Amino acid sequence: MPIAALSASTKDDPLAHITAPPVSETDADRRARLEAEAEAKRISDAIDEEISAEERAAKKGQIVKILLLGQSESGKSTTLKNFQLMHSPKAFRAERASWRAVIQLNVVRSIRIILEALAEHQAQQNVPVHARPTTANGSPVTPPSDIRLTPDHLKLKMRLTPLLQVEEVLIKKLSPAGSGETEATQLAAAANLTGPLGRYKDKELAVNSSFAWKGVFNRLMTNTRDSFEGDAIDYDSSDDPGRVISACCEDMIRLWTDPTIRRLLSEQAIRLEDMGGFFLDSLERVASLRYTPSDDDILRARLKTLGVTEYRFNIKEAAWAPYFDDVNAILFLAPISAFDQALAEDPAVNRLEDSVLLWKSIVSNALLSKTNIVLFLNKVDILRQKLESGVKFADHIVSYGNRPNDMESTSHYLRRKFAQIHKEHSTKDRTFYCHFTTVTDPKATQHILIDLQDTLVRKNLAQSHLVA
Ligand SMILES: Nc1nc2c(ncn2[C@@H]2O[C@H](COP(=O)(O)OP(=O)(O)OP(=O)(O)O)[C@@H](O)[C@H]2O)c(=O)[nH]1
Ligand SMILES: [Mg+2]
Repeated sequence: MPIAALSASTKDDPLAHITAPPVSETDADRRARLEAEAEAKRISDAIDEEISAEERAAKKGQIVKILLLGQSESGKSTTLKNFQLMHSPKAFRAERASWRAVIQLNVVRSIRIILEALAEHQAQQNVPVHARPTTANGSPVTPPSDIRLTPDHLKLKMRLTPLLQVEEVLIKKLSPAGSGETEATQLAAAANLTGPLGRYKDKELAVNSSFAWKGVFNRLMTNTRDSFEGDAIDYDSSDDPGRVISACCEDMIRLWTDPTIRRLLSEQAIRLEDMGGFFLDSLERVASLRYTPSDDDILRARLKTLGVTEYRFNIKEAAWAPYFDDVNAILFLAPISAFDQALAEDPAVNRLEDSVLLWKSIVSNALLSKTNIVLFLNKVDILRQKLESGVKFADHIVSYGNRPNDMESTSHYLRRKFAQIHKEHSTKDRTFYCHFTTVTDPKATQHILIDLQDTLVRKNLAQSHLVA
């Protein structure tokens, strides 16, 4: 804020003497104060923007309440981010500092998974041949790995260990400590490199959907010296996790691009590039000291939400009726790339099958019989990559039979499957709305969301005419 403007307003303002800067203010104090004021204004502008967008919509009678449903990691939060990016981009961008920390946590988590895979490999190698588990005919249960780690690999592993402390710092920063919400927040366990792989795979930091974690996080970011676009990233703070991360940048790149490590990961069936919050291909940018997340980065960031959707199996209970009372539409997300994966909470259940069953329970629910349901067959990009890299759809979805293992055929099959359930299990006649989506692609997603909103607004108007 220019100083001239500030002193001009001070003159006519009867309260000015209360808010006026202290006479003894030093240059540094003044700079800090002005930055704090500018920061406060930017945040307040962002809030105003959000409120006025809602007011405009309310005036036009265009508020449509949409409830997002789908299994964990289906893309609900990412879809919500797309809505926010469309309607209140300033508010979206005002949260970059928080998302930067989430992305850093995502990076560290990916590295931890690799380090654990290394440790697992070492542990296996250390088991003497005669002590290895065998089948009834005496052959080993898993053939011994021919991958040999070099001293360089082990040095790399040692040098990356400080990242595990960074993870703890980030988790602490992102957790609403003392908020009374901690019980709803699952903390990742303290790092333990010698543990078997899989111990941490299903543990993620999670935030409650009704809790403003970003607000808490931003308040934690004290001593702001550097800021941009309404955000507050303190790059120069000695406890900025970005420091250790950037110091480890080269080693992380070396680890991720090492052919032996890649082979080891594939031997253990770990496909980091298909997981949420994958940034290892952009380390040079993301792990740099002055890293600022782009819109795309924010859409790719992964932070688990605890909230309404967690209660999906109780949806039939009448107690849930109020939730749906004023909901104009349900947006159901099914991550169709998950055809070869199992649920984290139950490894015996195929994730695609789980989505299909959940879809069936939603469309057949009597409470929702009059609600419009829109289906997003999501993560099309990952599905394409998987099919192209040779993963066979029919190996996991037996009923697919010997149809071609390509996008056209699999997507057609899936769409028909979901449509059929919709038709057979809807208690009332209703339209089947279905889109193939990659909700991490903001441009493509916004087209679909605009189209969706138009449809729903039109539909609601039509319904209110009928009622009137
Ligand atoms: N490549 C790709 N990644 C996606 C897509 N949709 C979502 N993701 C990523 O998948 C991860 C999970 O998405 P979320 O939006 O957090 O999933 P969610 O449904 O909110 O999950 P919970 O909060 O656990 O219920 C995030 O890292 C997203 O960026 C997609 O279409 N393509
Ligand atoms: Mg979520």
